[in-house]
Amino acid sequence: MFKQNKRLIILISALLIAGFLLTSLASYFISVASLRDHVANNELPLTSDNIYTEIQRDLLKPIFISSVMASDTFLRDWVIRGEQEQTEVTRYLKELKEKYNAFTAFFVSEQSRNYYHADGLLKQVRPNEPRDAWYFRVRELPSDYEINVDFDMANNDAMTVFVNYRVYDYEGKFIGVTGVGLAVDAVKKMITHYQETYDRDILFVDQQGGVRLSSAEISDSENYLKELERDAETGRLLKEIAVADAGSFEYQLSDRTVLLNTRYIKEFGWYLLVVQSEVAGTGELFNTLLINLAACALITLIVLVITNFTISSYQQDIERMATTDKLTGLYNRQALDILFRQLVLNLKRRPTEMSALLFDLDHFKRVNDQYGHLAGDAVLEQIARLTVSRLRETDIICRWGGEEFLVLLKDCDIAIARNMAEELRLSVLNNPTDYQQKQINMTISVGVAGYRPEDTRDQLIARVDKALFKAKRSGRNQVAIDD
Ligand SMILES: Nc1nc2c(ncn2[C@@H]2O[C@H](COP(=O)(O)OP(=O)(O)OP(=O)(O)O)[C@@H](O)[C@H]2O)c(=O)[nH]1
Repeated sequence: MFKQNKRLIILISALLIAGFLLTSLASYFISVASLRDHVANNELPLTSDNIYTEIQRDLLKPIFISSVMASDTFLRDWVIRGEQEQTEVTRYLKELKEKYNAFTAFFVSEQSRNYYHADGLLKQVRPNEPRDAWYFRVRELPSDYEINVDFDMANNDAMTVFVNYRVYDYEGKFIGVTGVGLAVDAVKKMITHYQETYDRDILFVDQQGGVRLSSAEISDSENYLKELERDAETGRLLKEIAVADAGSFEYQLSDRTVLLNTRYIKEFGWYLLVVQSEVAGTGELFNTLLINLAACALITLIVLVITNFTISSYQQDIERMATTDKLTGLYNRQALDILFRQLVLNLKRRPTEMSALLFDLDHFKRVNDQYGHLAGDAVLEQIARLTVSRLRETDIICRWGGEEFLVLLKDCDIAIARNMAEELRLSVLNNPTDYQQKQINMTISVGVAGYRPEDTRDQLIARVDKALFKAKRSGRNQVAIDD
Protein backbone atom coordinates (compact mmCIF):
# COMPACT_ATOMS: atom_id res chain seq x y z
CA MET A 1 0.00 0.00 0.00
CA PHE A 2 2.81 2.37 1.04
CA LYS A 3 4.72 1.48 -2.12
CA GLN A 4 1.65 2.13 -4.26
CA ASN A 5 1.20 5.49 -2.56
CA LYS A 6 4.79 6.41 -3.21
CA ARG A 7 4.44 5.41 -6.83
CA LEU A 8 1.27 7.46 -7.20
CA ILE A 9 2.89 10.51 -5.60
CA ILE A 10 5.95 10.16 -7.87
CA LEU A 11 3.71 9.82 -10.91
CA ILE A 12 1.63 12.88 -10.01
CA SER A 13 4.81 14.90 -9.27
CA ALA A 14 6.37 13.84 -12.55
CA LEU A 15 3.23 14.74 -14.50
CA LEU A 16 2.85 18.12 -12.79
CA ILE A 17 6.53 19.02 -13.08
CA ALA A 18 6.70 17.91 -16.71
CA GLY A 19 3.49 19.78 -17.55
CA PHE A 20 4.51 22.97 -15.77
CA LEU A 21 8.04 22.88 -17.13
CA LEU A 22 6.84 22.28 -20.64
CA THR A 23 4.30 25.12 -20.64
CA SER A 24 6.56 27.58 -18.77
CA LEU A 25 9.62 26.92 -20.91
CA ALA A 26 7.63 26.86 -24.14
CA SER A 27 6.00 30.20 -23.33
CA TYR A 28 9.39 31.65 -22.28
CA PHE A 29 11.16 30.60 -25.45
CA ILE A 30 8.27 31.70 -27.66
CA SER A 31 8.20 35.11 -25.93
CA VAL A 32 11.98 35.54 -26.23
CA ALA A 33 11.89 34.55 -29.90
CA SER A 34 9.05 36.95 -30.68
CA LEU A 35 10.75 39.74 -28.72
CA ARG A 36 14.00 39.15 -30.61
CA ASP A 37 12.10 38.99 -33.85
CA HIS A 38 10.37 42.27 -33.06
CA VAL A 39 13.63 43.98 -32.14
CA ALA A 40 15.53 42.61 -35.13
CA ASN A 41 12.83 43.29 -37.70
CA ASN A 42 11.19 46.43 -36.38
CA GLU A 43 13.07 48.32 -33.71
CA LEU A 44 16.63 48.11 -35.00
CA PRO A 45 15.68 48.98 -38.62
CA LEU A 46 13.62 51.88 -37.23
CA THR A 47 16.60 53.15 -35.24
CA SER A 48 18.70 52.84 -38.36
CA ASP A 49 16.11 54.80 -40.40
CA ASN A 50 15.94 57.54 -37.77
CA ILE A 51 19.68 57.95 -37.68
CA TYR A 52 19.90 57.96 -41.45
CA THR A 53 17.19 60.63 -41.69
CA GLU A 54 19.05 62.78 -39.16
CA ILE A 55 22.30 62.35 -41.09
CA GLN A 56 20.65 63.48 -44.30
CA ARG A 57 19.05 66.46 -42.55
CA ASP A 58 22.38 67.42 -41.00
CA LEU A 59 24.06 67.25 -44.39
CA LEU A 60 21.67 69.55 -46.25
CA LYS A 61 22.89 72.66 -44.50
CA PRO A 62 26.66 72.36 -45.15
CA ILE A 63 26.07 71.33 -48.76
CA PHE A 64 23.93 74.40 -49.32
CA ILE A 65 26.44 76.78 -47.68
CA SER A 66 29.35 75.29 -49.59
CA SER A 67 27.57 75.59 -52.93
CA VAL A 68 26.84 79.26 -52.18
CA MET A 69 30.54 79.78 -51.37
CA ALA A 70 31.70 78.03 -54.56
CA SER A 71 29.59 80.28 -56.76
CA ASP A 72 30.30 83.49 -54.83
CA THR A 73 31.73 86.10 -57.24
CA PHE A 74 33.75 87.75 -54.48
CA LEU A 75 35.75 84.60 -53.81
CA ARG A 76 36.29 83.86 -57.51
CA ASP A 77 37.24 87.48 -58.30
CA TRP A 78 39.64 87.58 -55.40
CA VAL A 79 41.44 84.47 -56.68
CA ILE A 80 41.45 85.70 -60.29
CA ARG A 81 42.96 89.01 -59.06
CA GLY A 82 45.87 86.99 -57.63
CA GLU A 83 44.93 86.50 -53.93
CA GLN A 84 46.18 90.03 -53.15
CA GLU A 85 44.64 91.00 -49.80
CA GLN A 86 44.53 87.90 -47.54
CA THR A 87 42.56 89.77 -44.88
CA GLU A 88 39.64 90.04 -47.34
CA VAL A 89 39.25 86.28 -47.77
CA THR A 90 39.88 85.69 -44.07
CA ARG A 91 37.10 88.15 -43.17
CA TYR A 92 34.85 86.54 -45.74
CA LEU A 93 35.45 83.04 -44.25
CA LYS A 94 35.07 84.30 -40.69
CA GLU A 95 31.74 85.98 -41.54
CA LEU A 96 30.44 82.74 -43.05
CA LYS A 97 31.69 80.61 -40.19
CA GLU A 98 29.97 82.81 -37.61
CA LYS A 99 26.80 83.28 -39.60
CA TYR A 100 26.23 79.57 -40.08
CA ASN A 101 27.70 78.55 -36.76
CA ALA A 102 30.10 76.20 -38.57
CA PHE A 103 33.17 74.55 -37.05
CA THR A 104 35.24 75.81 -39.87
CA ALA A 105 35.02 77.58 -43.24
CA PHE A 106 37.93 77.23 -45.67
CA PHE A 107 39.28 77.88 -49.12
CA VAL A 108 42.30 76.18 -50.71
CA SER A 109 43.69 77.84 -53.80
CA GLU A 110 44.83 75.68 -56.72
CA GLN A 111 47.25 78.38 -57.85
CA SER A 112 49.06 79.04 -54.53
CA ARG A 113 48.02 75.80 -52.69
CA ASN A 114 47.31 78.11 -49.75
CA TYR A 115 44.84 76.84 -47.13
CA TYR A 116 42.81 79.80 -45.86
CA HIS A 117 40.42 79.53 -42.95
CA ALA A 118 38.56 81.93 -40.64
CA ASP A 119 41.67 82.85 -38.65
CA GLY A 120 43.97 83.44 -41.58
CA LEU A 121 46.37 81.40 -43.70
CA LEU A 122 46.71 77.99 -42.06
CA LYS A 123 49.27 76.31 -44.31
CA GLN A 124 50.02 75.15 -47.82
CA VAL A 125 48.65 71.81 -48.94
CA ARG A 126 51.18 69.35 -50.30
CA PRO A 127 50.56 66.27 -52.47
CA ASN A 128 52.69 63.94 -50.31
CA GLU A 129 51.16 65.05 -47.00
CA PRO A 130 48.60 62.39 -45.91
CA ARG A 131 46.45 64.94 -44.11
CA ASP A 132 46.13 66.91 -47.37
CA ALA A 133 45.14 63.89 -49.42
CA TRP A 134 41.52 65.07 -49.40
CA TYR A 135 42.41 68.15 -51.50
CA PHE A 136 44.10 66.17 -54.24
CA ARG A 137 41.18 63.76 -54.23
CA VAL A 138 38.70 66.62 -54.70
CA ARG A 139 40.91 68.09 -57.38
CA GLU A 140 40.32 64.98 -59.51
CA LEU A 141 36.66 64.65 -58.55
CA PRO A 142 34.27 64.20 -61.50
CA SER A 143 31.39 65.68 -59.44
CA ASP A 144 31.14 69.19 -57.96
CA TYR A 145 31.57 68.23 -54.37
CA GLU A 146 32.25 65.44 -51.93
CA ILE A 147 31.27 64.88 -48.35
CA ASN A 148 34.08 63.87 -46.09
CA VAL A 149 33.33 62.76 -42.58
CA ASP A 150 36.29 63.29 -40.36
CA PHE A 151 37.20 64.07 -36.82
CA ASP A 152 37.89 67.70 -36.26
CA MET A 153 41.05 67.92 -34.18
CA ALA A 154 40.25 71.50 -33.32
CA ASN A 155 37.01 70.35 -31.70
CA ASN A 156 37.88 67.46 -29.44
CA ASP A 157 37.83 65.10 -32.41
CA ALA A 158 34.14 65.69 -32.80
CA MET A 159 32.52 63.95 -35.69
CA THR A 160 32.49 66.58 -38.39
CA VAL A 161 31.13 66.66 -41.88
CA PHE A 162 33.28 68.54 -44.35
CA VAL A 163 31.73 69.52 -47.63
CA ASN A 164 34.48 70.09 -50.16
CA TYR A 165 33.14 72.09 -53.10
CA ARG A 166 35.09 72.65 -56.31
CA VAL A 167 35.46 76.33 -57.39
CA TYR A 168 35.73 77.39 -61.05
CA ASP A 169 36.56 80.74 -62.68
CA TYR A 170 34.26 82.27 -65.29
CA GLU A 171 35.83 80.15 -68.07
CA GLY A 172 35.17 76.96 -66.10
CA LYS A 173 38.76 76.43 -65.01
CA PHE A 174 39.31 74.77 -61.64
CA ILE A 175 40.73 77.33 -59.22
CA GLY A 176 40.39 75.74 -55.78
CA VAL A 177 38.21 74.05 -53.16
CA THR A 178 35.98 75.75 -50.62
CA GLY A 179 33.45 74.62 -48.03
CA VAL A 180 32.49 74.34 -44.40
CA GLY A 181 32.79 71.76 -41.67
CA LEU A 182 29.75 71.17 -39.45
CA ALA A 183 29.28 68.94 -36.45
CA VAL A 184 26.77 66.14 -36.87
CA ASP A 185 25.05 67.12 -33.66
CA ALA A 186 21.72 65.45 -34.11
CA VAL A 187 23.32 62.16 -35.08
CA LYS A 188 25.61 62.37 -32.11
CA LYS A 189 22.69 63.04 -29.77
CA MET A 190 20.70 60.18 -31.22
CA ILE A 191 23.57 57.77 -30.85
CA THR A 192 23.96 58.76 -27.22
CA HIS A 193 20.20 58.53 -26.71
CA TYR A 194 20.00 55.01 -28.14
CA GLN A 195 23.01 53.98 -26.15
CA GLU A 196 21.58 55.24 -22.89
CA THR A 197 17.91 54.41 -23.34
CA TYR A 198 17.93 51.07 -25.12
CA ASP A 199 21.39 49.76 -24.40
CA ARG A 200 21.66 49.82 -28.18
CA ASP A 201 24.99 50.58 -29.80
CA ILE A 202 25.56 52.44 -32.99
CA LEU A 203 28.66 51.81 -35.08
CA PHE A 204 29.88 53.30 -38.29
CA VAL A 205 32.00 50.76 -40.11
CA ASP A 206 34.03 51.60 -43.19
CA GLN A 207 34.23 49.44 -46.27
CA GLN A 208 37.25 47.62 -44.93
CA GLY A 209 35.30 46.54 -41.83
CA GLY A 210 37.01 48.96 -39.46
CA VAL A 211 34.93 50.61 -36.76
CA ARG A 212 35.14 54.36 -37.50
CA LEU A 213 32.76 55.68 -34.92
CA SER A 214 30.76 54.00 -32.21
CA SER A 215 28.54 54.83 -29.31
CA ALA A 216 31.11 53.13 -27.08
CA GLU A 217 33.52 55.94 -27.89
CA ILE A 218 30.84 58.50 -27.29
CA SER A 219 29.71 57.12 -23.96
CA ASP A 220 33.26 56.07 -23.11
CA SER A 221 31.80 53.12 -21.26
CA GLU A 222 33.24 49.66 -20.84
CA ASN A 223 31.42 48.11 -23.68
CA TYR A 224 31.19 44.82 -25.46
CA LEU A 225 32.18 46.72 -28.60
CA LYS A 226 35.75 46.52 -27.40
CA GLU A 227 35.23 42.80 -27.15
CA LEU A 228 33.50 42.88 -30.51
CA GLU A 229 36.47 44.56 -32.12
CA ARG A 230 38.90 42.14 -30.53
CA ASP A 231 36.88 39.09 -31.39
CA ALA A 232 38.40 37.52 -34.45
CA GLU A 233 35.22 35.93 -35.62
CA THR A 234 33.24 39.09 -35.11
CA GLY A 235 35.91 40.99 -36.95
CA ARG A 236 35.26 38.68 -39.83
CA LEU A 237 31.56 39.27 -39.39
CA LEU A 238 32.04 43.03 -39.60
CA LYS A 239 33.85 42.56 -42.88
CA GLU A 240 31.01 40.36 -44.12
CA ILE A 241 28.53 43.03 -43.11
CA ALA A 242 30.56 45.62 -44.91
CA VAL A 243 30.02 43.81 -48.19
CA ALA A 244 26.31 43.29 -47.64
CA ASP A 245 24.11 46.27 -48.46
CA ALA A 246 21.60 46.00 -45.65
CA GLY A 247 20.26 43.31 -43.43
CA SER A 248 19.63 41.84 -40.01
CA PHE A 249 22.12 39.58 -38.32
CA GLU A 250 22.08 37.58 -35.11
CA TYR A 251 25.20 36.15 -33.55
CA GLN A 252 26.58 34.87 -30.29
CA LEU A 253 29.20 36.96 -28.57
CA SER A 254 30.67 35.25 -25.49
CA ASP A 255 27.56 34.55 -23.43
CA ARG A 256 25.20 36.93 -25.21
CA THR A 257 23.00 36.92 -28.23
CA VAL A 258 23.60 40.04 -30.27
CA LEU A 259 21.12 41.41 -32.79
CA LEU A 260 22.46 43.64 -35.50
CA ASN A 261 21.00 45.73 -38.30
CA THR A 262 23.10 47.26 -41.01
CA ARG A 263 22.65 49.76 -43.89
CA TYR A 264 24.98 51.56 -46.23
CA ILE A 265 25.26 55.35 -45.84
CA LYS A 266 26.32 56.43 -49.30
CA GLU A 267 27.05 60.01 -48.21
CA PHE A 268 29.76 58.77 -45.83
CA GLY A 269 30.75 55.66 -47.67
CA TRP A 270 30.29 53.91 -44.34
CA TYR A 271 27.98 51.29 -42.98
CA LEU A 272 25.66 52.13 -40.15
CA LEU A 273 25.33 49.27 -37.68
CA VAL A 274 22.70 49.24 -34.95
CA VAL A 275 23.55 46.58 -32.41
CA GLN A 276 21.63 45.34 -29.45
CA SER A 277 23.22 42.95 -27.04
CA GLU A 278 20.77 40.80 -25.09
CA VAL A 279 17.39 42.21 -26.03
CA ALA A 280 16.14 44.48 -23.29
CA GLY A 281 13.16 42.70 -21.85
CA THR A 282 14.65 39.22 -22.12
CA GLY A 283 15.80 39.62 -18.55
CA GLU A 284 12.26 40.45 -17.48
CA LEU A 285 10.95 37.44 -19.35
CA PHE A 286 13.53 35.29 -17.58
CA ASN A 287 12.45 36.70 -14.22
CA THR A 288 8.85 35.94 -15.15
CA LEU A 289 9.93 32.40 -16.02
CA LEU A 290 11.57 32.03 -12.62
CA ILE A 291 8.47 33.36 -10.86
CA ASN A 292 6.31 30.98 -12.92
CA LEU A 293 8.52 28.04 -12.06
CA ALA A 294 8.50 28.99 -8.38
CA ALA A 295 4.69 29.24 -8.48
CA CYS A 296 4.52 25.89 -10.28
CA ALA A 297 6.82 24.31 -7.70
CA LEU A 298 4.62 25.69 -4.94
CA ILE A 299 1.45 24.42 -6.62
CA THR A 300 3.07 21.02 -7.19
CA LEU A 301 4.04 20.91 -3.54
CA ILE A 302 0.56 21.89 -2.37
CA VAL A 303 -1.08 19.35 -4.69
CA LEU A 304 1.29 16.66 -3.44
CA VAL A 305 0.67 17.52 0.21
CA ILE A 306 -3.11 17.50 -0.35
CA THR A 307 -2.94 14.26 -2.36
CA ASN A 308 -0.76 12.61 0.22
CA PHE A 309 -2.99 13.78 3.03
CA THR A 310 -6.17 12.65 1.24
CA ILE A 311 -4.74 9.25 0.31
CA SER A 312 -3.39 8.68 3.82
CA SER A 313 -6.65 9.62 5.46
CA TYR A 314 -8.64 7.44 3.03
CA GLN A 315 -6.19 4.68 3.63
CA GLN A 316 -6.55 5.07 7.38
CA ASP A 317 -10.34 5.03 7.02
CA ILE A 318 -10.21 1.91 4.89
CA GLU A 319 -7.80 0.23 7.27
CA ARG A 320 -9.93 1.21 10.22
CA MET A 321 -13.09 -0.02 8.50
CA ALA A 322 -11.40 -3.29 7.58
CA THR A 323 -10.11 -3.99 11.09
CA THR A 324 -12.70 -2.54 13.48
CA ASP A 325 -16.22 -3.35 14.41
CA LYS A 326 -18.50 -0.46 13.59
CA LEU A 327 -20.82 -0.80 16.57
CA THR A 328 -18.36 -1.19 19.43
CA GLY A 329 -15.22 0.27 17.87
CA LEU A 330 -13.32 -2.89 18.91
CA TYR A 331 -11.08 -4.95 16.64
CA ASN A 332 -12.87 -7.46 14.41
CA ARG A 333 -11.81 -10.98 13.46
CA GLN A 334 -9.58 -9.85 10.54
CA ALA A 335 -7.62 -7.58 12.84
CA LEU A 336 -7.25 -10.32 15.38
CA ASP A 337 -5.62 -12.60 12.81
CA ILE A 338 -2.88 -10.03 12.22
CA LEU A 339 -2.49 -9.12 15.90
CA PHE A 340 -2.37 -12.76 16.97
CA ARG A 341 0.42 -13.45 14.47
CA GLN A 342 2.44 -10.55 15.85
CA LEU A 343 1.81 -11.67 19.42
CA VAL A 344 3.00 -15.17 18.69
CA LEU A 345 6.15 -13.84 17.03
CA ASN A 346 6.87 -11.68 20.08
CA LEU A 347 6.26 -14.61 22.41
CA LYS A 348 8.75 -16.68 20.46
CA ARG A 349 11.40 -14.02 20.98
CA ARG A 350 10.45 -13.26 24.57
CA PRO A 351 8.44 -16.17 26.01
CA THR A 352 5.92 -15.04 28.63
CA GLU A 353 2.56 -16.24 29.75
CA MET A 354 -0.49 -15.30 27.73
CA SER A 355 -4.14 -16.10 28.34
CA ALA A 356 -7.33 -15.81 26.41
CA LEU A 357 -10.89 -15.02 27.54
CA LEU A 358 -13.90 -15.73 25.39
CA PHE A 359 -17.17 -14.43 26.75
CA ASP A 360 -20.68 -14.51 25.47
CA LEU A 361 -23.77 -12.55 26.59
CA ASP A 362 -26.30 -14.80 28.23
CA HIS A 363 -29.68 -15.03 26.58
CA PHE A 364 -28.95 -12.00 24.55
CA LYS A 365 -31.60 -12.98 22.04
CA ARG A 366 -34.19 -12.19 24.69
CA VAL A 367 -32.94 -8.62 24.97
CA ASN A 368 -33.40 -8.12 21.27
CA ASP A 369 -36.79 -9.75 21.40
CA GLN A 370 -37.97 -7.86 24.47
CA TYR A 371 -36.48 -4.38 23.96
CA GLY A 372 -35.65 -4.30 20.31
CA HIS A 373 -32.46 -4.52 18.24
CA LEU A 374 -31.28 -1.02 19.17
CA ALA A 375 -31.46 -1.88 22.84
CA GLY A 376 -29.36 -4.98 22.05
CA ASP A 377 -26.83 -2.72 20.36
CA ALA A 378 -26.72 -0.46 23.43
CA VAL A 379 -26.04 -3.48 25.65
CA LEU A 380 -23.24 -4.65 23.35
CA GLU A 381 -21.68 -1.15 23.43
CA GLN A 382 -21.98 -0.94 27.21
CA ILE A 383 -20.30 -4.32 27.72
CA ALA A 384 -17.53 -3.41 25.26
CA ARG A 385 -16.89 -0.21 27.25
CA LEU A 386 -16.89 -2.06 30.56
CA THR A 387 -14.43 -4.64 29.27
CA VAL A 388 -12.06 -2.06 27.77
CA SER A 389 -12.07 -0.10 31.04
CA ARG A 390 -10.89 -3.16 32.92
CA LEU A 391 -8.09 -4.16 30.56
CA ARG A 392 -4.51 -2.92 30.26
CA GLU A 393 -3.48 -1.00 27.17
CA THR A 394 -1.37 -3.89 25.98
CA ASP A 395 -4.29 -6.34 26.09
CA ILE A 396 -6.26 -7.04 22.96
CA ILE A 397 -10.01 -7.24 22.76
CA CYS A 398 -12.01 -8.12 19.71
CA ARG A 399 -15.63 -8.69 18.82
CA TRP A 400 -15.42 -12.29 17.87
CA GLY A 401 -19.02 -12.87 16.79
CA GLY A 402 -22.46 -11.34 17.27
CA GLU A 403 -22.43 -11.27 21.08
CA GLU A 404 -19.10 -12.97 21.65
CA PHE A 405 -15.90 -11.17 22.65
CA LEU A 406 -12.36 -12.48 22.70
CA VAL A 407 -9.68 -11.01 24.95
CA LEU A 408 -5.95 -11.77 24.74
CA LEU A 409 -4.14 -10.92 27.96
CA LYS A 410 -0.41 -10.41 27.58
CA ASP A 411 2.01 -11.31 30.41
CA CYS A 412 -0.84 -12.95 32.22
CA ASP A 413 -1.02 -16.49 33.60
CA ILE A 414 -4.22 -18.46 33.78
CA ALA A 415 -4.83 -17.75 37.49
CA ILE A 416 -4.72 -14.01 36.99
CA ALA A 417 -6.77 -14.39 33.82
CA ARG A 418 -9.39 -16.24 35.78
CA ASN A 419 -9.56 -13.45 38.35
CA MET A 420 -9.89 -10.88 35.63
CA ALA A 421 -12.67 -12.89 34.02
CA GLU A 422 -14.45 -13.06 37.34
CA GLU A 423 -14.10 -9.31 37.87
CA LEU A 424 -15.41 -8.72 34.37
CA ARG A 425 -18.38 -11.00 34.97
CA LEU A 426 -19.22 -9.12 38.18
CA SER A 427 -18.78 -5.80 36.49
CA VAL A 428 -21.29 -6.74 33.77
CA LEU A 429 -23.66 -8.12 36.38
CA ASN A 430 -23.50 -4.95 38.46
CA ASN A 431 -23.68 -2.48 35.61
CA PRO A 432 -26.96 -2.85 33.79
CA THR A 433 -27.45 -0.83 30.58
CA ASP A 434 -29.61 2.26 30.73
CA TYR A 435 -31.79 2.33 27.68
CA GLN A 436 -34.78 4.64 27.29
CA GLN A 437 -35.35 4.99 31.02
CA LYS A 438 -35.10 1.24 31.44
CA GLN A 439 -32.34 -0.79 32.95
CA ILE A 440 -31.37 -3.87 31.05
CA ASN A 441 -29.61 -6.42 33.18
CA MET A 442 -27.14 -8.68 31.54
CA THR A 443 -24.79 -11.47 32.54
CA ILE A 444 -21.91 -13.04 30.71
CA SER A 445 -20.38 -16.49 30.63
CA VAL A 446 -16.61 -16.54 30.31
CA GLY A 447 -14.24 -19.21 29.12
CA VAL A 448 -10.54 -18.92 30.11
CA ALA A 449 -7.58 -20.71 28.53
CA GLY A 450 -3.79 -20.32 28.81
CA TYR A 451 -1.70 -20.06 25.66
CA ARG A 452 0.63 -22.96 24.99
CA PRO A 453 3.72 -22.36 22.86
CA GLU A 454 2.68 -25.03 20.36
CA ASP A 455 -0.82 -23.51 20.01
CA THR A 456 -2.06 -22.24 16.70
CA ARG A 457 -4.69 -19.54 16.81
CA ASP A 458 -7.43 -22.09 16.12
CA GLN A 459 -6.18 -24.42 18.79
CA LEU A 460 -6.23 -21.68 21.42
CA ILE A 461 -9.68 -20.54 20.29
CA ALA A 462 -10.94 -24.10 20.38
CA ARG A 463 -9.80 -24.53 23.99
CA VAL A 464 -11.18 -21.24 25.20
CA ASP A 465 -14.44 -21.94 23.32
CA LYS A 466 -14.64 -25.27 25.06
CA ALA A 467 -14.25 -23.48 28.40
CA LEU A 468 -17.00 -21.02 27.45
CA PHE A 469 -19.26 -23.85 26.46
CA LYS A 470 -18.57 -25.38 29.89
CA ALA A 471 -19.58 -22.09 31.58
CA LYS A 472 -22.78 -21.93 29.55
CA ARG A 473 -23.60 -25.49 30.22
CA SER A 474 -23.01 -25.07 33.92
CA GLY A 475 -25.77 -22.46 34.10
CA ARG A 476 -24.30 -19.26 32.59
CA ASN A 477 -23.14 -16.13 34.46
CA GLN A 478 -19.94 -17.85 35.45
CA VAL A 479 -16.31 -18.36 34.57
CA ALA A 480 -14.94 -21.72 33.43
CA ILE A 481 -11.30 -22.70 32.85
CA ASP A 482 -10.00 -24.97 30.19
CA ASP A 483 -8.20 -27.82 31.85
N1 LIG B 1 -28.77 -6.12 18.72
C1 LIG B 1 -27.88 -6.90 18.19
N2 LIG B 1 -28.05 -8.23 18.22
C2 LIG B 1 -27.13 -9.04 17.68
C3 LIG B 1 -25.97 -8.53 17.09
N3 LIG B 1 -25.21 -9.59 16.67
C4 LIG B 1 -25.90 -10.72 16.97
N4 LIG B 1 -27.06 -10.41 17.61
C5 LIG B 1 -28.10 -11.28 18.10
O1 LIG B 1 -27.57 -12.00 19.19
C6 LIG B 1 -28.39 -13.14 19.36
C7 LIG B 1 -27.58 -14.32 19.77
O2 LIG B 1 -28.47 -15.37 20.06
P1 LIG B 1 -28.01 -16.79 20.43
O3 LIG B 1 -26.80 -17.18 19.57
O4 LIG B 1 -29.18 -17.66 20.36
O5 LIG B 1 -27.50 -16.70 21.87
P2 LIG B 1 -28.15 -16.13 23.22
O6 LIG B 1 -29.53 -15.73 23.03
O7 LIG B 1 -27.24 -15.10 23.80
O8 LIG B 1 -28.12 -17.39 24.09
P3 LIG B 1 -26.89 -18.03 24.78
O9 LIG B 1 -25.67 -17.59 24.03
O10 LIG B 1 -27.09 -19.47 24.63
O11 LIG B 1 -26.89 -17.53 26.17
C8 LIG B 1 -29.13 -13.38 18.05
O12 LIG B 1 -30.51 -13.10 18.23
C9 LIG B 1 -28.52 -12.35 17.12
O13 LIG B 1 -29.48 -11.84 16.22
C10 LIG B 1 -25.82 -7.12 17.06
O14 LIG B 1 -24.85 -6.58 16.58
N5 LIG B 1 -26.77 -6.35 17.61
